[in-house]
Amino acid sequence: MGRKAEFSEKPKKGPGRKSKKQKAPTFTKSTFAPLDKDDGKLSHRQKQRQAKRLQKKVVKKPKDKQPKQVYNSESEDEDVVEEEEVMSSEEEVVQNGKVKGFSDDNKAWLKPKQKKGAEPAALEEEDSDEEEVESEEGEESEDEGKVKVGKLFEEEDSDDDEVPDDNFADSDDAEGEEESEDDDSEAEEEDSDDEDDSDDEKLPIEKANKKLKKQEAEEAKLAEDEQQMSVLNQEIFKLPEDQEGEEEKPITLPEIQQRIKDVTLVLSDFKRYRQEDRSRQEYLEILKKDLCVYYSYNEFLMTKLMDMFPLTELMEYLESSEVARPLTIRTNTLKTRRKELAQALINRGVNLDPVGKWSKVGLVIYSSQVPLGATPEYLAGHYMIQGASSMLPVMALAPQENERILDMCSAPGGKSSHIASIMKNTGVLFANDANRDRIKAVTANLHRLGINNCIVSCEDGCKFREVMTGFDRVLLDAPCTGTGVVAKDPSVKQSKSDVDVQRCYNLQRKLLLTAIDCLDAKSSTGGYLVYSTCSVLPEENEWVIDYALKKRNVKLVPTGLDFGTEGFTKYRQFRFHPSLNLTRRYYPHTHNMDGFYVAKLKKFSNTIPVDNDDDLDEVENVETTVGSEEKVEEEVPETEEEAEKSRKERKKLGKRAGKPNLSEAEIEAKKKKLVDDERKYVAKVFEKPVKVVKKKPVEEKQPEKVSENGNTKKPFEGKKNKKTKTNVSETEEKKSVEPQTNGNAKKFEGKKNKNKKSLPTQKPEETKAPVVPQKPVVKPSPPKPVEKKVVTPQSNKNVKKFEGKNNKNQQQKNQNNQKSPAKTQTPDKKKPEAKQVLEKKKVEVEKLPEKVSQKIKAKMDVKKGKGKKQIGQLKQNKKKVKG
Ligand SMILES: C[S@@+](CC[C@H](N)C(=O)[O-])C[C@H]1O[C@@H](n2cnc3c(N)ncnc32)[C@H](O)[C@@H]1O
Repeated sequence: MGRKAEFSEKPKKGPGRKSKKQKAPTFTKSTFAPLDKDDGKLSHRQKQRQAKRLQKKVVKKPKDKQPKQVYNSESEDEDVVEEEEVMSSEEEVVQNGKVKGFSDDNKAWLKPKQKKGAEPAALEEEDSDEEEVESEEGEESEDEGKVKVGKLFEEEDSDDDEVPDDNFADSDDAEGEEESEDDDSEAEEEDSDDEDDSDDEKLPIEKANKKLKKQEAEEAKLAEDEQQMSVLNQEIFKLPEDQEGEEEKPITLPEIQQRIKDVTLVLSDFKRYRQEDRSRQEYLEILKKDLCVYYSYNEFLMTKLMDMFPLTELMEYLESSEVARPLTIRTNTLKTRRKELAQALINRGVNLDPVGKWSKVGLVIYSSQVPLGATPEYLAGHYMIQGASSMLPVMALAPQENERILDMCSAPGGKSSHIASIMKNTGVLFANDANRDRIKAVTANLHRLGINNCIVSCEDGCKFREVMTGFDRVLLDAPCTGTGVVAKDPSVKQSKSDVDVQRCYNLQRKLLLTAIDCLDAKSSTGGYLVYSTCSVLPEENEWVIDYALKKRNVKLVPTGLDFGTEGFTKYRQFRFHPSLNLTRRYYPHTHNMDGFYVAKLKKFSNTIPVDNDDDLDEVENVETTVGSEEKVEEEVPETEEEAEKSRKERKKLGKRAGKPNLSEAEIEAKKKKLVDDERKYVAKVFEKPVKVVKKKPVEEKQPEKVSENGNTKKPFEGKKNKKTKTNVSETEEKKSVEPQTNGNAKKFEGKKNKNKKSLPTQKPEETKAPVVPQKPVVKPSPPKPVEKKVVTPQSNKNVKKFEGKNNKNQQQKNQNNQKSPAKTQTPDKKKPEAKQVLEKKKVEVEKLPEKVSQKIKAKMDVKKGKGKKQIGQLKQNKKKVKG
């Protein structure tokens, strides 16, 4: 078979290179017999093509009649003509009617079919190796020959430039049609050939690649269909039976994953897949549990997320929250330009890109050979390491040069420095934060970035209106639960609870009202406020804004950010103001950013609505009532423990901080009242210390004992009024300050230190009654351990935030104590009794062998909270007794 078969019989064919190289083989009639059958099965598409070719042939008839002229040319038609020539000797075969359904006009078109062995020559004229292979294949079998013919047919067609490349659209049709495998392959080949009608220039490997891709696409489609079929045919998922009393079977992670898929499927078409006796709620419950286990969330947070997102989106959100967001940096335009910075970093082996069209200063870092927090560029302040989402609030704020702007919660200064750089170091920026430790980072960053229009302060934001108002713009990047940044801090998934959310939105509301009050509605350039959080919970976002809309003369305006999802106007049973759709939400799964929320408000009047008398005492009440109206479940603590916890939280929050005022007159009145209160308080607090210190200076050294028993120190530590300083003698000041110089005590520099001076005053009052005879035991009482004890809890962030409120409560308590000394004496009477018992025990213990007694005493002292020094004293006493 093939060209070798009847090589000698064949007359020389045309002058084309192909024919020179190798001659077309001769085919017997039998070789074509099967082909004819196939022709009868031509697909619709093939028929269409044939029809087109037929038309063209008709047009080209004159050419056919003068083949010789064409023969001599090197035109594109050469091959076609060549084929015609090849076929001329075998015309019988074709004309014997084996190719059905074609007129004589199609002869020329049909010729290629017979050019089985010629195919390789036609196609691969320059590739002699391939020619050989093809020819060998041609010899193998008749069947293969069939295929070859088919291929040739296709390839010839495609080579024929007269055939328009109409196959792009056809390729899909071909898939849809029921064709034999051969037909399919033909179609593929045709498609690929036609797609590259320019194809002649393509390498065979490229062609093969195209074919492969098509095959893959088809396989993928088949697989998909198969999957769908199997889904339809599969057993309907059944919820596990309630097995009361029985232990739950352990379930593996892959099983959970599978169950998540199954339940999701059921919920996607509940009517169809549900079990008759099971409710949607039951499915949701089991899904929630599985998701909690699979993604390591607590049920509280998972419930919130399930409330927020539709099921499919929820899965996307959870998945993308598992992946850390790309590291981004912001160019400090005060010192360099993004292009220059990028170049400098690239030179250091950093692989980066612009963060997106929306920012002119952001760069996303894919990889780096150097630590980005220590490059010379970083140290020189050319950039700030900052999440992409952190740039959004400042962009929304749109600071202007020469404005007066407040960043109410600024630490560690990412957004502050961004604002300052947009202001080009003009105007004044106030960077405030309540956390004294974090504020250091603000100062450091501002220095590094070369910012010199900024005043850094450390005040409770809720009270900032008492510090300063009249700002052109305010940024409130509020403290929050951080539910949007679980990829950064996965502990959030487990640690956040209802109470945390409540605490956050209470604080956020207070801060927001204060921030609005700090704004000047009459500002010629601004009067704008931007509120942002890195939480995705509506309670901390839309709900807070909605509250402010009701309480102040503000309205929502567009953020100016051209991407982001609209804020919620509906969420569960809540209905927020419709303008909340102007706010923007950002999610990891949609924006490849941390979860974030941005709202922009415009203050349109400086007056505060009268009916909104939100003395912040009431703010909490309002919250509770609002919450109880709309959100009963979440406000009511479920267990006793929770109730206790929330009570404690509320205590921490205090009730008196940051009172907003109703009118200017009232502002004045309330300020006066506050000042008066403080004065009264100051006077009362410092009356006694002075007296007592003079009378019983020795007993000042007994604070430890007092604090151990009654913790009476605490109230005084909270008092921070600077005026106290003047009332205390220098010696006392030293005594009280010294112990604070260690560790945490540093945090209480300033106001608190001054207050410490008042400590001795109350100590004597309480130590007046010590009946315990063993004075030496009590005498040395070093203040350090006591100070530590008291200081540690105050170093806690939350406590710090609410120092002010606590102070006031404490002040009142102190006042009450002072007014009714009987109250304070009552516990004192009991305390000595207890001490007596202890001392008796100590004496008994002393009688024991020395080693044992020492140990026991040490333990007893530890229990009492005394330091090691006391053990030493005990030993001394013992020696004395022995002596
Ligand atoms: C989300 S962070 C601010 C991040 C900052 N805007 C930035 O871009 O770098 C929230 C900040 O609010 C501060 N904060 C918490 N309670 C506050 C209060 N009552 N007054 C002022 N700041 C407070 C926290 O110390 C924390 O630094």
